[in-house]
Amino acid sequence: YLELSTFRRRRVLSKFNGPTGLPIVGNAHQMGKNLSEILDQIFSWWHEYNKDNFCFWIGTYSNLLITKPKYLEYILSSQTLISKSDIYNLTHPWLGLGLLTSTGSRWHKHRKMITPAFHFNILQDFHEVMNENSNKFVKVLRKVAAGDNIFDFQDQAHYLTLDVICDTAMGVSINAMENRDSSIVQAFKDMCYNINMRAFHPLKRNELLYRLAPDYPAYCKTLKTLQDFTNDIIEKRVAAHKSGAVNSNQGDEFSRKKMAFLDTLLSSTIDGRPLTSQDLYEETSTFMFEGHDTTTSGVAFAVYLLSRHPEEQRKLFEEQREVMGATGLERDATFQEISQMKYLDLYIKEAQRLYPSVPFIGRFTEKDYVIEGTLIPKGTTLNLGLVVLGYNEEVFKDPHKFRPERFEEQKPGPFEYVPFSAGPRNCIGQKFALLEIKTVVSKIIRNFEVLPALDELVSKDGYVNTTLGKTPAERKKLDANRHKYDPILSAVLTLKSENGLFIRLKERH
Ligand code: HEM
Repeated sequence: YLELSTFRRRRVLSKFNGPTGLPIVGNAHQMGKNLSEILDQIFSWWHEYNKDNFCFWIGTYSNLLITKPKYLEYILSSQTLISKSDIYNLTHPWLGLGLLTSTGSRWHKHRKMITPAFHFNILQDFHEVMNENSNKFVKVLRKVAAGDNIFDFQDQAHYLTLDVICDTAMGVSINAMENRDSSIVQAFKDMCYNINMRAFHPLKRNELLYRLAPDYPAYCKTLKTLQDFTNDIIEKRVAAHKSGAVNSNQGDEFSRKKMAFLDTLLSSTIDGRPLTSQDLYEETSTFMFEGHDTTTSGVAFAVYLLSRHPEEQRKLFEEQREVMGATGLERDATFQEISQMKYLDLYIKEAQRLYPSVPFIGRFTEKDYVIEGTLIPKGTTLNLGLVVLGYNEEVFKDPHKFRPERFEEQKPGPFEYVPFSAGPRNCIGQKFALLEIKTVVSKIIRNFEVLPALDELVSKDGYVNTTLGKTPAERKKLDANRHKYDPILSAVLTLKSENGLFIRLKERH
């Protein structure tokens, strides 16, 4: 039955390159034992199939790995091919049908309603929150880095971005950087881990089977903690809006002048009606999920690259002196100053090319599509390989060389480099994310010299020490010389280093 139910898709998709699979399981057994092996396997197939799109099967799920910019252009520009792949279902119990996962007219209406929440004026308010938290972060880093200590920067960055996102989303501070063990901080961490872990687990991925898993009760508890926390704040804020306490300068927790994302939602309407409490819950939770796991990855890899590439770090520091003035290095950078940091902008672009925070985007074909003259049957999962794009040497010459300047010399085409996606479903938080990453990186370089875990790990030739983009033979060579502080990468919804990103910091003054 399983074979018959996939007969048409098998026939139509057979024109694509791809590994030969077994009946029923397809290529599942070739994918690798863990998340990092899966990523390696994707790159191995990409090389094997001449860097073209290719097809693989996980059981009855047909998957196309899309790497050709022309295909990306069609998919990302389409107004109808906007349904997400089933991997996003893992976020449903927490996020419901928020902007990330909804489709059709619901998505269109919500996108239109939420767009003003990222307006320039609101971003300026958010920037204040980013600055406040970056200052706290510097203090935390001073402590953990004291005595030339080697520490996991990725772990530290997680708490910083959590503080920024809770404050900007709901106008409350959970002080994650100081209260790491609080139940809500732990719940955020556990939930993000759970979603990534289940994505490639053969049994736990299934909603019904997962109910039988030993960790299911703990998952339910985490989910409830997050739901109660968010709903409680929404309730209080709704009441504060009704009583006029918001922005009233009464000195309580709701009277600050800064607008939170939730405030924008509370003053918005859909079809002339205010949002329901479910809408408020789903969009606020989506903002918090999308806005913190992604930026953790963005900040963490950007700083990790600083530690391995001192020449680029030197140029960044020079720029900080130019923009902020030699005496202004300790104050907060303004919104305008951040936008004047051109080298920082190139640097972040290059960091996102090599380590894109969102490595893959998933779409699902609800009907047949013809892309570039090729029929793609209904029921196919399209995995858009954003992480693969950065290693395409036709677009990025010498792709493993870390060279921010490349973005100044030759701009990639609009669908050749899309870390924030493109088209109607692109990242609505792109400006927010770049502002946060730049604010944090600018603050860190002005306060510290970022050093690798061990001096010998500095890149001597400007090349990045990564397995991404490598052929199996190149990877094998790299693995043989792997240092315990070299990152082991995994990619589900966001890109992470499984073994952390270890660095040291030296105070500049
Ligand atoms: C480095 C940081 C970030 C990167 C690389 C990134 C990248 C992306 C990408 C590639 C998508 C498309 C996903 C898809 O089509 O499935 C997306 C969507 C989205 N992002 Fe981001 N993102 C980042 C940060 C943020 C932040 C800070 C927020 C909110 C504050 C945010 C909110 C969203 C939302 C709500 C969507 C769904 C948009 C829609 O479907 O209409 N993102 N992001």
